[in-house]
Amino acid sequence: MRERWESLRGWLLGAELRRPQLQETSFVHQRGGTMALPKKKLQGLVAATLTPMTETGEINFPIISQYVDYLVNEQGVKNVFVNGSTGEGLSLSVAERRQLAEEWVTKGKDKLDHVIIHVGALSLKESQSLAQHAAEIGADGIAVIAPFFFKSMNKDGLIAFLKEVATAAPKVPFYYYHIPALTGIKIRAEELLDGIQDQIPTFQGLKFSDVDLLDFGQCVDQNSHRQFALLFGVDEQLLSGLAMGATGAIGSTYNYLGKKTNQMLEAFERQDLPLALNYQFYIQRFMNYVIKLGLGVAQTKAIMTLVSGIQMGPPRLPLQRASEEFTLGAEAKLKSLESHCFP
Ligand SMILES: CC(=O)N[C@H](C=O)[C@@H](O)[C@H](O)[C@H](O)CO
Ligand SMILES: CC(=O)C(=O)O
Repeated sequence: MRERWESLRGWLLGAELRRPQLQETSFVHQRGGTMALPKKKLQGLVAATLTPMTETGEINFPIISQYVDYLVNEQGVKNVFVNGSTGEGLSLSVAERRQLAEEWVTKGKDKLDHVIIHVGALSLKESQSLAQHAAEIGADGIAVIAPFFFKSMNKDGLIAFLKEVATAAPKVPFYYYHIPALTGIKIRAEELLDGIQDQIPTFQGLKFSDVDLLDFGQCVDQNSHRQFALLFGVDEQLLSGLAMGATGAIGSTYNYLGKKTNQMLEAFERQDLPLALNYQFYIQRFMNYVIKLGLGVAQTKAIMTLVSGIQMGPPRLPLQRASEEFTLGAEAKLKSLESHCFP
């Protein structure tokens, strides 16, 4: 008994624990030569783009070019995630989704590093046709959300669905978009990832939008050789995601807090944790304020319009535009944070 405890204690004290190689992200993973190499690593921040709309509710396509320049030049964000939740992807028609994907790929050419297109839909056929289209226009990746109507789906069903979509774009890196609070699908990411590349050879990563750091940590731990992009998706808690080994982040706030968040990433990379935490707290002060007022896509559009000066317009029904009270409150909060000018 005593001996067992001694050896257990030896293990717990961790003499044998290896240091995970946090910075050595490698996306180069080929199996059977079926996979085209991603042209470059996906790392750092990815903005989940908003879909600008006119007052009459049509997509405002001419804005995209200005939007690309703003992200790159003002926010230092060179990756985008198009047609996701923030982009109201599930509220757009398939034709609109295609046209918008094309616009981002075209306008982002030579400016953006990665244009990832979310192609998830409830209909497998629609999802496949969007995946195929993303491949044709030269998107850098596709992402898929769980088809959330049948909430009792099991893991095998979900993986089979994802696999069929991935097969429609056999040379395009594939990302699973885990967002249980919106989909209601609680299948743990860690379980889904286990052996997934045997099923989906193009699998390249996960967008993890959940606060369950045990699940996220186990995704990282399972992939300690780091061939996958493990992208954290709860912006106001990103620092904890980084501590747990996130290789990057996708989120709505990187549209307008990209620069601040990049400063946090740099501090973290220099191992200046107190400074990184200060940046996180700065971001949290704003997020906490707007979350309490009620933060959704409509409100994110209002904030982005405010900060960037680019008109994002109203959301599409069933969402309703942000109230004036929200917008004024957000503006006042931003101003007060700026004038206290930390950091
Ligand atoms: C529910 C939702 O939209 N989550 C986004 C990403 O997945 C985040 O970027 C949040 O918008 C952000 O963290 C603010 O809460
Ligand atoms: C955050 C994100 O990835 C989305 O809104 O789709």
